[in-house]
Amino acid sequence: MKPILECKGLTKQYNNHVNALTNLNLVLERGQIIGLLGPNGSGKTTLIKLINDLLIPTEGQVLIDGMAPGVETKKIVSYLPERTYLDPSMKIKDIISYFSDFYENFVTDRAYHMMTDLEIDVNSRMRALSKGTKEKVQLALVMSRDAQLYVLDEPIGGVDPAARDYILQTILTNYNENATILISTHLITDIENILDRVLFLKQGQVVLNAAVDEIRMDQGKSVDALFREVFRC
Ligand SMILES: Nc1ncnc2c1ncn2[C@@H]1O[C@H](COP(=O)(O)OP(=O)(O)OP(=O)(O)O)[C@@H](O)[C@H]1O
Repeated sequence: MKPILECKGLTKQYNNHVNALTNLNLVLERGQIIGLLGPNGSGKTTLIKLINDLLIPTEGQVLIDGMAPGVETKKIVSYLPERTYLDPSMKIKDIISYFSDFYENFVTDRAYHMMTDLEIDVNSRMRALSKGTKEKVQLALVMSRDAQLYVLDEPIGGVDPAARDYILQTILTNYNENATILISTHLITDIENILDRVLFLKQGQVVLNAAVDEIRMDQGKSVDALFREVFRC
């Protein structure tokens, strides 16, 4: 089986000649939850946009299940962007039916189940929801697809700390174990218990790609402690 994600010599330079990613090489295997971690401006969102065909590499390649990002990869990648993109005038139940028409692998029952668990009224319109609740709705929709790769850009930034564990649990219980989840976040302490592996990005390059257990056993530290050490200002 091909790796779910492969980046080969991936470089992205924006028009202002900023090199957001430089010759990045990476292979991600299936069945893992991976934290994409790095300081502001390290290239996390750029990488995520390249995976989702929202940017074109300046050099190198992204391969998802062996394919370049495009129509076919969008069928197997479920993407949570950093900003709300849902129509504010729509009711949640209408968005659910829109998603179920649009994505073959959307599991409508799962979406309703998650909204109930999260105590979200499906008759509400998006614009009437708080920022954190909007995030919960979007995440529930993204996790309601039977995808092979989930790419979540800052999924819990706006969610209150009490609800974060619940949301993370929701992620864990709603995905197929052969799938891979790539999560970009600054909330390392909140998320590190669910991660199998972490990638540290620094100035557009991967400076660490390690299993969380290895970090704990070999270095005797939490991921958060290691991050603070590596990226101390
Ligand atoms: N549209 C753009 N045009 C020009 N430069 C950009 C653009 N988007 C990002 N950059 C630059 O690319 C670099 C990487 O940015 P990116 O948004 O990928 O980082 P990030 O790790 O996601 O940051 P943060 O944690 O702050 O969200 C930064 O130097 C940023 O200023």
